[in-house]
Amino acid sequence: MTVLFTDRLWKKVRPIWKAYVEHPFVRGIGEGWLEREKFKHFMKQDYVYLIEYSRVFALGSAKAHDLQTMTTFANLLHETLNFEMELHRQYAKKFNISPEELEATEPSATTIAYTSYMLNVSQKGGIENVIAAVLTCAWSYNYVGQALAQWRGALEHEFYGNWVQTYSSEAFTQLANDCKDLMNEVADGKPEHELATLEDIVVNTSRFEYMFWDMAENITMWPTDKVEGVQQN
Ligand SMILES: Cc1ncc(CO)c(N)n1
Repeated sequence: MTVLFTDRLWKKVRPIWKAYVEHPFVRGIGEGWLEREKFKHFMKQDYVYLIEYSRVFALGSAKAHDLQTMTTFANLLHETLNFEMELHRQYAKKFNISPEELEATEPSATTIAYTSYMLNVSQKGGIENVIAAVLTCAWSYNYVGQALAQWRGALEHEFYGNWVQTYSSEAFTQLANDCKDLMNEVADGKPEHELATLEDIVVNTSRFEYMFWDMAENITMWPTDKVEGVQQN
């Protein structure tokens, strides 16, 4: 029996992804005690993250070799802009942040680093790089959402319940599965050195996801913000 490429990737990233669910920020969502200020920073940063992430899906459509792949990427783009980002717009409303203000969020160092990395590997490579760049995002959020959905009261929490519901939903699971299917399809028959390159992209994006949880937990923008005399935005 042939081993799926995503099974190989899972073995590699499992320790990093398990650390997400143990991260204080994620545990705070799942157990419902996370400080709202931390979540507010996260939602604003995640919104501008998702704008750049959407561009990566658009690149996927542009680089696709067949109409089916082109359509899958167009659908992922549509769902991100209209379904996932609607969650952020709803939370922003609760924080009294307008959609315009949300969109105008200054990206943090981690947000810039992560989105620039995804856009760079996607632009310099073929469709396989685009798929590897987005795989961790969709798959790991679905993994975290499904893990938290098992926690007592997480889905029903009056504030964080919507977040857990969204990422554990059937609709989001479908998006994650679409990305996994694309990855397995494109990896099929590729030589080991090319698979190793794709694996590196998935490991690096997994590391960036951890940094993103950390950035949210610590409400950070730039490390220089704590340097005396340096002007903040
Ligand atoms: C940082 C980050 N990674 C992945 C997702 C899932 O789309 C998200 N919303 N934010």
